[in-house]
Amino acid sequence: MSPEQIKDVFTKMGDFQKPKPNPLTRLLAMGLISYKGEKWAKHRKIINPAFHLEKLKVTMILNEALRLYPLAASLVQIVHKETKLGNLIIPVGVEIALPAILVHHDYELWGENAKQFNQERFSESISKATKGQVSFFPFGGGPRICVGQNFALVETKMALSLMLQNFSFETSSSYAHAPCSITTVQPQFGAHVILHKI
Ligand code: HEM
Repeated sequence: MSPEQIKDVFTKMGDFQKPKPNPLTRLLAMGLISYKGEKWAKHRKIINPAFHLEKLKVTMILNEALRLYPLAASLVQIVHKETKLGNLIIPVGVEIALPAILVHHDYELWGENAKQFNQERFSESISKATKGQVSFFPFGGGPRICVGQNFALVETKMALSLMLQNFSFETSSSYAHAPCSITTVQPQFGAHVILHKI
């Protein structure tokens, strides 16, 4: 095929169309709402406004969950050689804690509603939400950033997608919101959720 023909195939939208994506690709590309969307969205709309069809953006929701509840509440780095950090001279051996949980909840960085779950903060991008500052680091940062980051996010999205196709969720009245840090940040008394088959 000549470059001219290839150009035609790409550009003549009326003549050529993309094949229908297979369900898995569609699921990954569009997120949860692509699969049997109308049906489960209707159910979720009744139960939880966070799942309103028009608002549902899974990446935003995951980012906001990781902001409020970063698995690693604090990351530690040890100074290897005498280092200048801002206007401090830090000697060898000092441990520096990077308190993700405090930075992620900081009013100055995240605004008055810093403690509230609001996925809309991430509606554009992480860099917009953070105004380009390193104020969101659930996976660490720099060359030693979590190697499993993308895997973890895709896996979570796929698991959620599959669950949301079949169930609606409701917080149980026995749930007590008590996040605590035992190696990782976790719900102290478990996450009591009632699943309804749809
Ligand atoms: C939501 C899920 C996950 C979160 C929040 C997370 C978070 C983190 C964080 C904060 C670090 C940096 C630790 C530090 O600087 O002290 C890290 C490192 C690491 N993570 Fe993850 N992680 C997740 C999932 C995974 C998965 C699924 C894998 C493997 C498949 C993985 C493999 C690693 C490895 C190997 C490192 C060390 C990287 C290095 O030191 O060069 N993580 N992770």
